[in-house]
Amino acid sequence: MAEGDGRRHFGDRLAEAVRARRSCLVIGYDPDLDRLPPPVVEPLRRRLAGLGETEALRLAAEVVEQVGRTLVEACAPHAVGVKFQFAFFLALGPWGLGALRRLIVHAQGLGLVVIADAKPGDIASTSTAYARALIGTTPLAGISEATVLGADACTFNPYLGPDSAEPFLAWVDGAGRGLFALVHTSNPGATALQELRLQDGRQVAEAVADVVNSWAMSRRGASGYASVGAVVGATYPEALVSLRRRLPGVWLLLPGVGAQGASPEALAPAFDREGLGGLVSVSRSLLEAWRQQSGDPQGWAAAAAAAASQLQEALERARTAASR
Ligand SMILES: O=c1ccn([C@@H]2O[C@H](COP(=O)(O)O)[C@@H](O)[C@H]2O)c(=O)[nH]1
Repeated sequence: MAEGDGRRHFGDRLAEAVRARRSCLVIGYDPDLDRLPPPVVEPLRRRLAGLGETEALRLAAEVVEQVGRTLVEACAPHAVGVKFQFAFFLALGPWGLGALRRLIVHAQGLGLVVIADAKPGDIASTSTAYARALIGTTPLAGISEATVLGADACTFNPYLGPDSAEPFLAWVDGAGRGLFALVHTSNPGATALQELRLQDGRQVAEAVADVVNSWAMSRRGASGYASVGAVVGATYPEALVSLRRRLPGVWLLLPGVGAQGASPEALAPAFDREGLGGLVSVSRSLLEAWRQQSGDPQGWAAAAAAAASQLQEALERARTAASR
Protein backbone atom coordinates (compact mmCIF):
# COMPACT_ATOMS: atom_id res chain seq x y z
CA MET A 1 0.00 0.00 0.00
CA ALA A 2 2.84 2.41 0.84
CA GLU A 3 4.13 2.99 -2.69
CA GLY A 4 1.02 4.25 -4.47
CA ASP A 5 -0.59 5.85 -1.45
CA GLY A 6 2.43 7.95 -0.60
CA ARG A 7 1.99 10.23 2.34
CA ARG A 8 -1.80 10.14 2.74
CA HIS A 9 -3.25 10.12 6.23
CA PHE A 10 -3.03 6.56 7.57
CA GLY A 11 -6.40 6.57 9.36
CA ASP A 12 -8.14 7.71 6.18
CA ARG A 13 -6.31 5.19 4.01
CA LEU A 14 -7.44 2.44 6.34
CA ALA A 15 -11.05 3.62 6.26
CA GLU A 16 -11.02 3.61 2.46
CA ALA A 17 -9.29 0.26 2.26
CA VAL A 18 -11.73 -1.43 4.69
CA ARG A 19 -14.69 -0.07 2.70
CA ALA A 20 -13.22 -0.94 -0.71
CA ARG A 21 -12.07 -4.44 0.23
CA ARG A 22 -15.12 -5.12 2.44
CA SER A 23 -12.87 -6.62 5.03
CA CYS A 24 -11.22 -5.77 8.32
CA LEU A 25 -9.25 -9.01 8.35
CA VAL A 26 -5.49 -8.70 8.68
CA ILE A 27 -3.53 -11.77 7.59
CA GLY A 28 -1.01 -12.60 10.29
CA TYR A 29 2.23 -14.30 9.34
CA ASP A 30 4.27 -15.67 12.24
CA PRO A 31 6.71 -18.01 10.48
CA ASP A 32 7.67 -20.46 13.19
CA LEU A 33 9.58 -23.16 11.26
CA ASP A 34 8.09 -25.92 13.39
CA ARG A 35 4.56 -24.85 12.48
CA LEU A 36 4.97 -24.44 8.73
CA PRO A 37 2.94 -26.94 6.69
CA PRO A 38 4.49 -30.45 6.64
CA PRO A 39 4.88 -30.53 2.82
CA VAL A 40 7.16 -27.52 3.27
CA VAL A 41 8.95 -28.54 6.47
CA GLU A 42 9.78 -32.13 5.52
CA PRO A 43 11.82 -31.27 2.39
CA LEU A 44 13.36 -28.38 4.33
CA ARG A 45 14.55 -30.79 7.04
CA ARG A 46 16.17 -33.02 4.42
CA ARG A 47 17.91 -30.06 2.76
CA LEU A 48 19.08 -28.59 6.09
CA ALA A 49 20.90 -31.76 7.13
CA GLY A 50 24.62 -31.18 6.88
CA LEU A 51 24.43 -27.43 6.10
CA GLY A 52 26.48 -24.94 8.10
CA GLU A 53 24.75 -22.19 10.10
CA THR A 54 24.89 -19.54 7.40
CA GLU A 55 23.57 -21.72 4.61
CA ALA A 56 20.94 -23.20 6.91
CA LEU A 57 19.61 -19.79 7.90
CA ARG A 58 19.62 -18.66 4.27
CA LEU A 59 17.65 -21.73 3.18
CA ALA A 60 15.16 -21.45 6.05
CA ALA A 61 14.58 -17.79 5.19
CA GLU A 62 13.97 -18.67 1.53
CA VAL A 63 11.33 -21.19 2.54
CA VAL A 64 9.72 -18.75 4.98
CA GLU A 65 9.54 -16.19 2.18
CA GLN A 66 7.97 -18.65 -0.27
CA VAL A 67 5.36 -19.77 2.25
CA GLY A 68 4.62 -16.14 3.12
CA ARG A 69 4.06 -15.24 -0.53
CA THR A 70 1.72 -18.18 -1.02
CA LEU A 71 -0.19 -17.41 2.20
CA VAL A 72 -0.58 -13.72 1.44
CA GLU A 73 -1.64 -14.33 -2.17
CA ALA A 74 -4.16 -16.99 -1.10
CA CYS A 75 -5.76 -14.84 1.61
CA ALA A 76 -5.43 -11.38 0.02
CA PRO A 77 -8.88 -11.35 -1.64
CA HIS A 78 -10.46 -11.62 1.83
CA ALA A 79 -8.26 -9.19 3.74
CA VAL A 80 -7.39 -5.54 4.11
CA GLY A 81 -3.87 -5.99 5.40
CA VAL A 82 -1.04 -8.18 6.58
CA LYS A 83 0.71 -8.24 9.93
CA PHE A 84 4.19 -9.68 9.81
CA GLN A 85 5.55 -10.84 13.15
CA PHE A 86 9.03 -9.32 13.15
CA ALA A 87 10.50 -11.69 15.79
CA PHE A 88 10.27 -14.77 13.57
CA PHE A 89 12.10 -13.00 10.74
CA LEU A 90 14.75 -11.62 13.09
CA ALA A 91 15.30 -15.16 14.34
CA LEU A 92 16.55 -16.01 10.84
CA GLY A 93 19.15 -13.24 10.92
CA PRO A 94 19.85 -10.94 7.98
CA TRP A 95 18.32 -13.49 5.59
CA GLY A 96 15.09 -13.37 7.56
CA LEU A 97 15.04 -9.59 7.45
CA GLY A 98 15.69 -9.65 3.69
CA ALA A 99 12.78 -12.04 3.28
CA LEU A 100 10.60 -9.75 5.39
CA ARG A 101 11.44 -6.71 3.26
CA ARG A 102 10.57 -8.56 0.04
CA LEU A 103 7.32 -9.86 1.55
CA ILE A 104 6.36 -6.35 2.62
CA VAL A 105 6.90 -5.03 -0.92
CA HIS A 106 4.94 -7.96 -2.35
CA ALA A 107 2.00 -7.46 0.02
CA GLN A 108 1.93 -3.73 -0.70
CA GLY A 109 1.89 -4.58 -4.41
CA LEU A 110 -1.31 -6.56 -3.76
CA GLY A 111 -2.86 -3.43 -2.24
CA LEU A 112 -2.64 -4.65 1.36
CA VAL A 113 -1.83 -2.43 4.33
CA VAL A 114 1.32 -3.79 5.97
CA ILE A 115 1.86 -3.74 9.73
CA ALA A 116 5.26 -4.68 11.13
CA ASP A 117 4.56 -6.20 14.54
CA ALA A 118 7.77 -5.56 16.47
CA LYS A 119 6.47 -3.70 19.56
CA PRO A 120 9.57 -1.56 20.12
CA GLY A 121 9.74 1.38 22.52
CA ASP A 122 12.90 2.85 24.04
CA ILE A 123 14.49 6.16 24.95
CA ALA A 124 14.02 8.63 22.11
CA SER A 125 17.43 8.17 20.46
CA THR A 126 16.91 4.42 20.19
CA SER A 127 13.24 4.75 19.23
CA THR A 128 14.49 6.92 16.37
CA ALA A 129 16.44 3.97 14.98
CA TYR A 130 13.52 1.56 15.41
CA ALA A 131 11.18 3.97 13.65
CA ARG A 132 13.58 4.41 10.74
CA ALA A 133 13.95 0.66 10.33
CA LEU A 134 10.27 -0.22 10.57
CA ILE A 135 8.27 2.61 8.99
CA GLY A 136 10.74 5.28 7.91
CA THR A 137 14.06 5.54 6.17
CA THR A 138 17.61 5.47 7.48
CA PRO A 139 19.75 8.53 6.70
CA LEU A 140 23.20 7.47 5.56
CA ALA A 141 25.76 9.94 6.87
CA GLY A 142 24.04 12.90 5.23
CA ILE A 143 24.65 11.54 1.73
CA SER A 144 21.58 9.43 1.05
CA GLU A 145 18.79 7.54 2.79
CA ALA A 146 17.48 4.01 2.51
CA THR A 147 14.23 2.20 3.14
CA VAL A 148 14.88 -0.78 5.39
CA LEU A 149 11.52 -2.52 5.93
CA GLY A 150 9.15 0.18 4.71
CA ALA A 151 6.00 -1.03 6.46
CA ASP A 152 2.87 1.15 6.41
CA ALA A 153 2.56 0.92 10.19
CA CYS A 154 4.11 -0.76 13.19
CA THR A 155 3.14 -1.79 16.67
CA PHE A 156 4.71 0.06 19.59
CA ASN A 157 5.13 -0.45 23.33
CA PRO A 158 4.18 2.87 24.97
CA TYR A 159 5.51 1.97 28.42
CA LEU A 160 8.39 4.47 28.20
CA GLY A 161 6.01 7.36 27.63
CA PRO A 162 5.49 10.22 25.17
CA ASP A 163 9.15 11.00 24.40
CA SER A 164 9.68 7.41 23.28
CA ALA A 165 6.73 7.73 20.89
CA GLU A 166 7.88 11.01 19.30
CA PRO A 167 10.28 9.46 16.74
CA PHE A 168 7.48 7.20 15.50
CA LEU A 169 4.94 10.04 15.49
CA ALA A 170 7.31 12.05 13.27
CA TRP A 171 6.89 9.39 10.55
CA VAL A 172 3.15 9.23 11.25
CA ASP A 173 2.83 12.99 10.71
CA GLY A 174 5.43 13.45 7.99
CA ALA A 175 5.08 10.33 5.89
CA GLY A 176 1.53 9.01 6.33
CA ARG A 177 2.60 6.07 8.45
CA GLY A 178 0.54 4.45 11.22
CA LEU A 179 1.31 3.45 14.79
CA PHE A 180 -0.53 0.90 16.96
CA ALA A 181 0.31 1.30 20.64
CA LEU A 182 -0.19 -1.64 23.01
CA VAL A 183 -3.07 -0.77 25.35
CA HIS A 184 -4.41 -4.12 26.59
CA THR A 185 -2.68 -7.21 25.22
CA SER A 186 -4.35 -10.53 24.46
CA ASN A 187 -2.18 -12.91 26.53
CA PRO A 188 -3.34 -14.60 29.77
CA GLY A 189 -0.79 -12.65 31.83
CA ALA A 190 -2.03 -9.29 30.55
CA THR A 191 -4.16 -8.80 33.65
CA ALA A 192 -1.18 -8.97 36.06
CA LEU A 193 -0.03 -5.44 35.27
CA GLN A 194 -2.47 -3.99 32.76
CA GLU A 195 -5.52 -4.40 35.01
CA LEU A 196 -3.87 -3.07 38.16
CA ARG A 197 -5.80 -0.17 39.68
CA LEU A 198 -4.19 3.23 40.01
CA GLN A 199 -4.99 5.59 42.89
CA ASP A 200 -7.44 7.48 40.67
CA GLY A 201 -9.44 4.27 40.08
CA ARG A 202 -8.39 3.69 36.48
CA GLN A 203 -6.76 0.45 35.41
CA VAL A 204 -3.24 0.75 34.01
CA ALA A 205 -4.58 -0.15 30.55
CA GLU A 206 -7.16 2.64 30.84
CA ALA A 207 -4.47 5.14 31.78
CA VAL A 208 -2.40 3.97 28.80
CA ALA A 209 -5.49 4.32 26.61
CA ASP A 210 -5.90 7.92 27.78
CA VAL A 211 -2.30 8.72 26.83
CA VAL A 212 -2.71 7.03 23.43
CA ASN A 213 -5.97 8.90 22.92
CA SER A 214 -4.16 12.18 23.54
CA TRP A 215 -1.72 11.28 20.73
CA ALA A 216 -4.61 10.28 18.48
CA MET A 217 -6.92 13.27 19.07
CA SER A 218 -4.78 15.74 17.16
CA ARG A 219 -4.18 13.18 14.40
CA ARG A 220 -7.73 12.54 13.16
CA GLY A 221 -8.28 12.54 9.41
CA ALA A 222 -11.32 13.34 7.29
CA SER A 223 -12.69 9.86 8.04
CA GLY A 224 -12.81 10.75 11.75
CA TYR A 225 -10.14 8.14 12.41
CA ALA A 226 -6.65 8.88 13.65
CA SER A 227 -3.32 7.73 12.29
CA VAL A 228 -2.46 6.48 15.78
CA GLY A 229 -4.21 3.24 16.75
CA ALA A 230 -4.25 0.90 19.72
CA VAL A 231 -3.71 -2.83 20.22
CA VAL A 232 -6.50 -4.37 22.27
CA GLY A 233 -6.63 -8.14 22.73
CA ALA A 234 -9.78 -9.74 21.32
CA THR A 235 -9.56 -12.20 24.22
CA TYR A 236 -10.80 -9.56 26.71
CA PRO A 237 -14.30 -8.58 25.46
CA GLU A 238 -15.13 -6.51 28.56
CA ALA A 239 -11.94 -4.53 28.28
CA LEU A 240 -12.70 -4.04 24.60
CA VAL A 241 -16.04 -2.40 25.42
CA SER A 242 -14.56 -0.01 27.98
CA LEU A 243 -11.46 0.79 25.92
CA ARG A 244 -13.55 1.44 22.79
CA ARG A 245 -15.35 4.17 24.77
CA ARG A 246 -12.05 5.70 25.86
CA LEU A 247 -10.61 5.60 22.35
CA PRO A 248 -13.17 7.16 19.98
CA GLY A 249 -11.87 7.61 16.45
CA VAL A 250 -8.97 5.24 17.12
CA TRP A 251 -8.36 2.14 15.01
CA LEU A 252 -8.16 -0.90 17.27
CA LEU A 253 -5.87 -3.71 16.14
CA LEU A 254 -7.43 -6.83 17.66
CA PRO A 255 -5.25 -9.97 17.91
CA GLY A 256 -6.43 -13.11 19.65
CA VAL A 257 -9.07 -14.62 17.33
CA GLY A 258 -8.63 -18.34 16.67
CA ALA A 259 -5.56 -19.90 18.30
CA GLN A 260 -5.91 -17.71 21.41
CA GLY A 261 -9.60 -18.50 21.74
CA ALA A 262 -11.45 -15.29 20.84
CA SER A 263 -14.32 -15.40 18.35
CA PRO A 264 -15.19 -12.81 15.70
CA GLU A 265 -18.74 -12.51 17.08
CA ALA A 266 -17.43 -10.91 20.30
CA LEU A 267 -15.83 -8.08 18.37
CA ALA A 268 -18.95 -6.14 17.32
CA PRO A 269 -18.32 -3.44 20.01
CA ALA A 270 -15.07 -2.51 18.25
CA PHE A 271 -16.93 -1.08 15.24
CA ASP A 272 -18.83 2.16 14.69
CA ARG A 273 -22.15 2.52 12.86
CA GLU A 274 -20.32 2.55 9.54
CA GLY A 275 -18.47 -0.65 10.34
CA LEU A 276 -15.15 1.11 10.84
CA GLY A 277 -12.73 1.13 13.76
CA GLY A 278 -11.46 -2.44 14.11
CA LEU A 279 -8.80 -4.50 12.37
CA VAL A 280 -8.67 -8.18 13.26
CA SER A 281 -5.35 -9.96 12.86
CA VAL A 282 -5.27 -13.75 12.67
CA SER A 283 -2.03 -15.71 12.28
CA ARG A 284 -1.89 -19.41 13.25
CA SER A 285 -5.52 -20.13 12.38
CA LEU A 286 -4.80 -19.26 8.76
CA LEU A 287 -1.47 -21.02 8.25
CA GLU A 288 -2.69 -24.07 10.16
CA ALA A 289 -6.27 -24.04 8.85
CA TRP A 290 -5.65 -27.32 7.00
CA ARG A 291 -5.65 -29.10 10.38
CA GLN A 292 -9.27 -28.03 11.03
CA GLN A 293 -10.44 -28.58 7.47
CA SER A 294 -9.53 -31.54 5.24
CA GLY A 295 -6.58 -32.56 7.42
CA ASP A 296 -4.60 -32.76 4.17
CA PRO A 297 -1.48 -30.64 4.57
CA GLN A 298 -0.96 -30.56 0.78
CA GLY A 299 -3.98 -28.28 0.58
CA TRP A 300 -2.72 -25.82 3.21
CA ALA A 301 -2.93 -22.75 0.96
CA ALA A 302 -6.49 -23.50 -0.17
CA ALA A 303 -7.42 -24.18 3.46
CA ALA A 304 -5.93 -20.82 4.49
CA ALA A 305 -7.92 -19.08 1.76
CA ALA A 306 -11.13 -20.82 2.87
CA ALA A 307 -10.48 -19.89 6.51
CA ALA A 308 -9.81 -16.28 5.50
CA SER A 309 -13.06 -16.23 3.54
CA GLN A 310 -15.02 -17.58 6.54
CA LEU A 311 -13.37 -15.08 8.85
CA GLN A 312 -14.13 -12.26 6.45
CA GLU A 313 -17.81 -13.25 6.43
CA ALA A 314 -17.99 -13.57 10.23
CA LEU A 315 -16.22 -10.25 10.67
CA GLU A 316 -18.50 -8.57 8.13
CA ARG A 317 -21.44 -9.61 10.33
CA ALA A 318 -19.69 -8.16 13.39
CA ARG A 319 -18.69 -5.05 11.45
CA THR A 320 -22.22 -4.32 10.30
CA ALA A 321 -23.93 -5.28 13.60
CA ALA A 322 -23.67 -1.72 14.93
CA SER A 323 -25.53 -0.26 11.94
CA ARG A 324 -28.50 -2.63 12.27
O1 LIG B 1 -1.68 -8.38 22.50
C1 LIG B 1 -1.15 -8.90 21.54
C2 LIG B 1 -0.31 -8.21 20.69
C3 LIG B 1 0.21 -8.86 19.61
N1 LIG B 1 -0.06 -10.16 19.36
C4 LIG B 1 0.52 -10.78 18.15
O2 LIG B 1 -0.54 -11.17 17.29
C5 LIG B 1 -0.28 -12.45 16.74
C6 LIG B 1 -1.30 -13.44 17.23
O3 LIG B 1 -1.13 -14.69 16.61
P1 LIG B 1 -2.32 -15.79 16.55
O4 LIG B 1 -1.66 -16.97 15.94
O5 LIG B 1 -3.41 -15.21 15.70
O6 LIG B 1 -2.76 -16.03 17.94
C7 LIG B 1 1.16 -12.79 17.13
O7 LIG B 1 2.01 -12.28 16.13
C8 LIG B 1 1.37 -12.01 18.40
O8 LIG B 1 2.72 -11.67 18.61
C9 LIG B 1 -0.89 -10.84 20.19
O9 LIG B 1 -1.18 -12.04 19.99
N2 LIG B 1 -1.42 -10.19 21.27
